[in-house]
Formats: sequence, C-alpha cells, structure tokens
Amino acid sequence: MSENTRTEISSLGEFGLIEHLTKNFETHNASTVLSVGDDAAVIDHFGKQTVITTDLLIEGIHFDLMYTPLKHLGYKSVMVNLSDIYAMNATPTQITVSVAFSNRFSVEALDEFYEGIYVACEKHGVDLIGGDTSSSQKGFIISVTAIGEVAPDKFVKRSTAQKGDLICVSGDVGGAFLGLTLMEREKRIYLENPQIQPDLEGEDYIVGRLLKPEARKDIIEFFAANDIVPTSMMDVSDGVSSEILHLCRQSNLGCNIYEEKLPIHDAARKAAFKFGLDPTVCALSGGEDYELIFTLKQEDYDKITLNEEIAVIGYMTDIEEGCKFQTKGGNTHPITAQGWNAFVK
Ligand SMILES: Nc1ncnc2c1ncn2[C@@H]1O[C@H](COP(=O)(O)OP(=O)(O)O)[C@@H](O)[C@H]1O
Ligand SMILES: Cc1ncc(C[n+]2csc(CCOP(=O)(O)OP(=O)(O)O)c2C)c(N)n1
Ligand SMILES: [Mg+2]
Repeated sequence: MSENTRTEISSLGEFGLIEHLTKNFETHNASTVLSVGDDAAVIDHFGKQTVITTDLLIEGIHFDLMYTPLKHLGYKSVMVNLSDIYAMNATPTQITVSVAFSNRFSVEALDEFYEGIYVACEKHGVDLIGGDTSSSQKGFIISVTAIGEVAPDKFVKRSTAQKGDLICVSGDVGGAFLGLTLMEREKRIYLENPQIQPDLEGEDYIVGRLLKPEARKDIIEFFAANDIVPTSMMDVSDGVSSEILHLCRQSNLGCNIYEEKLPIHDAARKAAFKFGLDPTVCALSGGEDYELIFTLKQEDYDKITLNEEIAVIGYMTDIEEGCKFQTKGGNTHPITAQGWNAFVK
C-alpha cells in the first residue's frame, strides 16, 4: 500500500469497515466457538473458569498520537489488557476491541492500528472475537476487553498475601515513565520550533517501554513450570508504590520495601539523571511498566533465585507496622500512593 493513499472510511461504511478490518483474522483457540459476525461471540472454556477484564484508552489521557505510531497503539491496547489476565495467573484466550474515531482517520490509519492488534494476538495466542465501531466528534477512543481461562479456583487475587511473604517484581520499573518524559519533552521542543528534529538517540529502551510494553506471559509460564503459586498478585499499571498499597490494603497487611532492591534498568537510570529526576521516584510512581508484582511464601525463595527476571524487593508485615520504604541511606519513610491517577493533574 502506498504511503500517500487515503481511503475515506465513508467509502466502506461501518459494516464494510468491520468486514475489511476483521476478514483475514482466523481464530485458533478451541474455546472460541463463534467469533466476529453475529450478535455475540460464543466461548466454551471446557470446565475451566473464565477471567474477564477491560480497560479504556483515551486520546490525550492515555496516549498522544503526535508520538505514538498507530501500530504500536494497537499492540499496547491489547497488551495492557492481557497484562491484567496474566496478573490473575490465567491464560488469555480472546479479546474484543471497540473503537470510536473522527473523520480525521482513514481506512489506512485503522489498518495500521489493527496490524498492531493482530501482532499482539498472534504473540499471545489470543483470538479477536468481536467489538464495536463508532464515530467520535473528537479524539480516538479504544476499549479492549480480554477474556482468559484458569483451572478452577487457581486464580490469584490481590487480597490473599500473608505476613512474612516475599514481595517480588518482574523485569524492571520506571522505564515507561522516563520514555513518556522524553517524548513529552521532545514534543514541547518540536511545537516551539518545528525545524528541530526529535533527539531520541540512544533512548530506544525507555521509548520501547512506553510504546510497546510486553505483558509477562513468561512469568506465568515460569510459575506453572516450577509449581509456584503466588499468594497474591497484580500488574503494575499505576506505579509500584500505588500497587503495593493495593496489595497491603486488600490483604490487611503492612510491608517493608527496600530502595536498593528496586529493579531499575541502566538505561532508565541514565535517562533519569539526564532529566534531573530521581530514578527511585520514577520506579515507585511512574506507572505503565506492565510488570507483575506478587507475593510468595518464603519457602519458594530458592525456586526464584535462578530467574533473573524476578527481584525480591521486600516482605509483608503486620498491618500495625504500616507500609514502609527503606532508602539506601537507611532512612525509613511511609509509602504514599503518588502513582498515576487519571483524575489528578
Ligand atoms: N466504571 C466501573 N464500573 C464497574 N467496575 C469498575 C469500573 N471501573 C473499574 N472497575 C473495577 O474496579 C477494579 C479496579 O479497577 P482498575 O483500578 O482500573 O484496575 P486495573 O489497574 O487492573 O485496570 C476492577 O475490578 C475493575 O473491573
Ligand atoms: C498522553 C499521555 N498522558 C499520560 C500518560 C501516562 N499514563 C497513561 S495511562 C497510565 C497508567 C494506567 O492507566 P489506567 O487508566 O489507570 O489503567 P488501569 O490502572 O485501569 O489499568 C499512565 C501512567 C501517557 N502514557 N500518555
Ligand atoms: Mg482498569
């Protein structure tokens, strides 16, 4: 397809567009009994339990199209939902995708967005089984629902951590926030002086963390292969400190977290210093890392030491102890939820 082709959505109409966007996608899961094309889809998880989650992505709130390629946006819209399914220790099987957009979008633009959706589906073995398509007066609105399966009562909640459990985080945290800080800075410079080209040299890691997060399927597979069942779990969308407080509040416990144990990538640390930010603050309050935060019984410690993708950052305590953060200098502070909140500007 030529770069300059612009096909108006009106040339296809709503039903033509849906057919165009979905016709080449085949379903792969046995649980997908009926897919796109009827009043509803039908799924059958053959005795397993069904896990379901949904998240909205709103232009200007969750993403900025000035620096977000549509293919990446499609991919990320799916990933943030799959991340919630993995956070239940479940396997994603189907998604629905609903979109609303203004006439500033062409068929080619939506094709790009769906390319990203399909790449994410392929990678995680998920079927697209339906959705909805509408117009919006202003802005691109995306709503994805993900469905998954889990063996009966094997899902992992936020509320079941026990005193003494180890608190663990997968991968590294803070990078996506630094990617966002960089993109917002470059956008500002560009708007002030459009002749200046964005300077993203050497910043691929943090930009990648923002634009193409990876839901941690590998961690769930590692648990299954090593007979590990976390005592509680959730994904890191709003920032580590905010998520730890959710685990503590819902489990009626306190915690001790150690600054020196926070997994921060070198590229993120360097970027933080460049922007005059504290890497620890970025890791605790940044958000959009889409890593898993979970608690484990102490006797499982040996099973995870060999996995370099898992860091132990602290442990759960009695509720009376409060939620505490110990700095590298040995000072102790209460943890506050300074994570992302769509209603706080
Ligand atoms: N408008 C709503 N109506 C009903 N339930 C909601 C609504 N918004 C959020 N929830 C529910 O509240 C819980 C927490 O949501 P949220 O903080 O968005 O979690 P996550 O970070 O996993 O997306 C979830 O169970 C979610 O389904
Ligand atoms: C334009 C823009 N503004 C702000 C952000 C930062 N941001 C967007 S969503 C989000 C966190 C998660 O969003 P939320 O809607 O709370 O997801 P949920 O917790 O429901 O999964 C963050 C930090 C961004 N990526 N782009
Ligand atoms: Mg949500």
